[in-house]
Amino acid sequence: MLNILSGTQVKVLDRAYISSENIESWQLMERAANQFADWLVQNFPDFGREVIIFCGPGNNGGDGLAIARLISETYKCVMVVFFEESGKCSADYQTNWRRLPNSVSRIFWRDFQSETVQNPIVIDGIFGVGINRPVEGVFLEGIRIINRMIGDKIAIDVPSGIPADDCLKGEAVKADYTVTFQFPKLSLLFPEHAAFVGKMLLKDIGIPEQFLGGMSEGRLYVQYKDIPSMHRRFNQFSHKGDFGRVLLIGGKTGKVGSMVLAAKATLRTGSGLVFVSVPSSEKQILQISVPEAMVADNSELRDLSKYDAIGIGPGWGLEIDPDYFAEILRSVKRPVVIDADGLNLLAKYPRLFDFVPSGSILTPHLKEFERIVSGVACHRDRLEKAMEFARKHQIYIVLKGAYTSISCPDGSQYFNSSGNKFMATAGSGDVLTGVLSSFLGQGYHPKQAALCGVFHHGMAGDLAGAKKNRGLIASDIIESIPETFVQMKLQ
Ligand SMILES: NC(=O)C1=CN([C@@H]2O[C@H](COP(=O)(O)OP(=O)(O)OC[C@H]3O[C@@H](n4cnc5c(N)ncnc54)[C@H](O)[C@@H]3O)[C@@H](O)[C@H]2O)[C@H](O)CC1
Ligand SMILES: [K+]
Repeated sequence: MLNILSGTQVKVLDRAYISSENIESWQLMERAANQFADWLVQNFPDFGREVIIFCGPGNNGGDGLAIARLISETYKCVMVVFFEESGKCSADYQTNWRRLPNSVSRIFWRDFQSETVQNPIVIDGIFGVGINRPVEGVFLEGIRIINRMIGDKIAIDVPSGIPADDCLKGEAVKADYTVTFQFPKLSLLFPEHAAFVGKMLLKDIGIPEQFLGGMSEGRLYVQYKDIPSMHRRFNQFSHKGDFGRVLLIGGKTGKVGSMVLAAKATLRTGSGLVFVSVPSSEKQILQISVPEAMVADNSELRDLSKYDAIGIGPGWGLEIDPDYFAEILRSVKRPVVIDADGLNLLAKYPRLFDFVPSGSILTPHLKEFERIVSGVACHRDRLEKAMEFARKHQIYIVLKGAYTSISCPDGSQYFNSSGNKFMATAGSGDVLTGVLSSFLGQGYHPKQAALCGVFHHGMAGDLAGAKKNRGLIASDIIESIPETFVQMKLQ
């Protein structure tokens, strides 16, 4: 897993690494520029296109100059747009300015005429993680020029204007891609910044984690390679009891589809036995839609101890008696998954939180979360509040969206890297409830269930999205769940 750092931490880390390895800081910049240039050449192979690189006065601009040199023999026309005399810029900027070959044209920002270039590749190197105040003056003009241009826009490290660990106040470059170095920066993961960051790509510049020392704040970025080792393994003697008995509760009239989706997802994630509690009028629909599931009648709800995991809330309705909900929570005595109306009921009757078993996994989307904790200004606040909440109630908060965050009672906070925009579709959350309940039922620790569940759900969405694009529906995610296990070679 990768640590997620703040702007200040990145700079401290860079310095620690440079001094211990006895390298010059321009050499680290050269690695970053090489990574960027390689990615650019591979992904934008039309070398006849003009490349315009905007270079601010700091090391982000220095990266831009180094990139200009590295790609100058590949692309036919490379131009640098600068804002300050080189002598007023950072030392590594100056080094790279001197090393610019003659084939790279240089133009002062005020003289640059954006109308004269057709469909260029625009590279934003105005500011990186060193930004320390809202942008104004000439640099703001630069940001506006980039945003007015038509072409592919790629930000170096962070889109200029976005603070590395806080919410944007003011304007910033709207990039299609952000190629960030070594560690994801927290603010690149905020939903408010999606239109600025575009697609985020991570490039390793060879700084080992050990240089982080005590700087890690427990914010970690979860990638594909982190997941297989978190899984429980089963063998040929495993029987359906080992894979867990899961009960799902929800699905009022008109919303029983949510239980159908959750039940199918639970089964596809590997649960041995799935029981579903829905109103009597909906039982038949459920049995016909998911013959593998069993319908739990009220007598079966009296003894909840026989279930290995319980998922509550999708399509449940807000008319549920809070005392009934409290009774369920009180009698479960093991972590549960709570979603949708289960969360809305908690928001409506906050006293119910006292009964939520510790270790439970709550899966709000942004609106549901804001119903629970009011007064959220931006994602930074949300993340802090989710953390506080997870600690206070000893539960896991899975805050859904791009880079779903998982806030844990031990103070750690994880960010998921799988998933895509096509998953913002009806029923996608019900599928996640099923996946999480299934892993809990298979005996996973709630933290492992949450990390694996969120990753597999996103990965299934990626596999389905590759085929279905914007036509993706929640059932497609369910159908792709088995492929996630096959690809990870899990047994
Ligand atoms: N390991 C890495 O991540 C590496 C990153 N590199 C690149 O270096 C930048 C960070 O460079 P730095 O010089 O610290 O910051 P900036 O380029 O963002 O420059 C800021 C510069 O401008 C001043 N400033 C800050 N805010 C404003 C403002 N609103 N208006 C005007 N001026 C402002 C500030 O005082 C600085 O002097 C990082 O993002 C990477 O792109 C290296 O390549 C090495 C490896
Ligand atoms: K930038």
